[in-house]
Amino acid sequence: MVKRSLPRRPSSFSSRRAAALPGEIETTEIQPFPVGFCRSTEELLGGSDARSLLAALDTPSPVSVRFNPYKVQGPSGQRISGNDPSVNPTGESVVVTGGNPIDSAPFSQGTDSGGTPLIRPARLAGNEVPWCRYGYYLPQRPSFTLDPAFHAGAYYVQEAGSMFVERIFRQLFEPDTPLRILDLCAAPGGKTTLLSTLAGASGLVVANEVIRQRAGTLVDNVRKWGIGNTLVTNNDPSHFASLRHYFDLVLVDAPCSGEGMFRKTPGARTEWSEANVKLCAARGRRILGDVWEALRPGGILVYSTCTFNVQENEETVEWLASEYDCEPVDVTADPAWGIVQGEAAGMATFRFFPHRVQSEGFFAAVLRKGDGRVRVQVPKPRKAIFAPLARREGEEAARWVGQPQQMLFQRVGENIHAYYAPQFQAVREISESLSVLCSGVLCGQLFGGKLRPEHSLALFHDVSRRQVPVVELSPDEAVAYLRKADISPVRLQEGINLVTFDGLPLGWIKRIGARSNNMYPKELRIVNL
Ligand SMILES: C[S@@+](CC[C@H](N)C(=O)[O-])C[C@H]1O[C@@H](n2cnc3c(N)ncnc32)[C@H](O)[C@@H]1O
Repeated sequence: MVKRSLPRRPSSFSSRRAAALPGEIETTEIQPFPVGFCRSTEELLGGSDARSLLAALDTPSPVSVRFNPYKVQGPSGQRISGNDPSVNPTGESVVVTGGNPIDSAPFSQGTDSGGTPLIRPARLAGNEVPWCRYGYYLPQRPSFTLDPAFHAGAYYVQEAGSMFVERIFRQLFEPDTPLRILDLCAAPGGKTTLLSTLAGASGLVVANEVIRQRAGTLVDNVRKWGIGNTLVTNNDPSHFASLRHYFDLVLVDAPCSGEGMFRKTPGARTEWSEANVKLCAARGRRILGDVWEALRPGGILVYSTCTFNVQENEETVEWLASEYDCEPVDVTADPAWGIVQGEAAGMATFRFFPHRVQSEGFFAAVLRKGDGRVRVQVPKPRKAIFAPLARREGEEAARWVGQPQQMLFQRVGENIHAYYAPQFQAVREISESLSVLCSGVLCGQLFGGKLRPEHSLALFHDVSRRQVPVVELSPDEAVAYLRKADISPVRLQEGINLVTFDGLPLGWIKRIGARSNNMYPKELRIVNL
């Protein structure tokens, strides 16, 4: 029998009264909420708590960011981008391995020369997201587009509840465990970039997105984040059955009815319907069923949504536990955080209600797959994708990376990629059976024995700063560079230069005599200011 512990409907609330609920709620703010949603919220929380939730959904969303500890360090604001000589004047590489490169890095908002608020690595003390070492609330929403650090992958703008994935991860895995992680519904990449941070150089994150266009955004965000341990795939969840018992951790952040989005995107309210909740619940189950075989026995499954209703949340977990061999795991939240910790079929659940927690709304369940016999199955390779480099080619590629000794350089078609050695075999196996859009660090192409670097290499946290001149841009120059405007060649040296802002690499620029060629990718340029 399944067991569930949830905030129950108060006994004074009868189904006869449920039909009259919308009329009973007197504040004008809640009028736009769908009737069925009001009813299920009342059933879930009871009268006054439901009203508090609806009232909270009519207030502005909190704004939070999660910084990239591979690129930003605090509290002094210094960075540890691998071999940055300004940080590390001895010239020795700073070793950035798996686990937690930096323990804390508060941000503050400064201003650029035009007075526009920017996020900067300095102090936002007192604004920490309590369950995520790298998360901070901002006092207001700045123009992220105008902050070059945002484009450099220094931070990701992420809803605070979603950062709870870090809490789950830290309670279940030791730092530097070589994990294979699958983020099945990954675009635009919020949780992927967090998992990539946590997995470090010893782990591998496979970030999958079934919708091709959304997968493109995921690729952009993964490259910008620049840790180099992530592979982006564009597959249907059912395709992962070919990787039997392969992953140590699977995250299913399911497409849902998005009740948590009612706050930020009021249009989501008009799209909501009971029929859609049912459809989303059925789809969530299908996705979970499709991917179950890919999780290794003893491995961890995290199922999450940004919706409140029980059909898509607890009932889906109950369904999973009734169909498959699931075991509870010991994960907790600090009661002071206001997160509602419950259980569904004995599995730990966490719900973030916006009237109790600074969050838009989030649900997560965590469980372990029963420890049966592990039979890892790797499908027969369809085609050979990787080719080793000749010695000279390898040396040329290696000089662009701060710590090449921990990486393997491979040719994929015309391109040179770099991979952390511990997970290269897994990269190979996955690449030979799924549709891979990007993997490792795309370094560039060789012409006459010389590497022409790709943009993603500039954003790799461990790009070498010794191979080409590094030119620091002013705030206005940096924004001009990101708009792909012409940059004065005066401070550039002949050939390729790496341009930085506040020490963070933004991309490449080439000086050819009296002119410069802005190499920022056209498709990424800032178009609206
Ligand atoms: C909640 S969003 C994921 C958000 C993402 N995990 C993040 O943190 O940024 C759900 C994703 O599932 C994808 N999706 C939609 N239908 C799907 C399906 N049938 N199977 C798998 N994924 C699907 C959507 O395109 C969307 O990108």
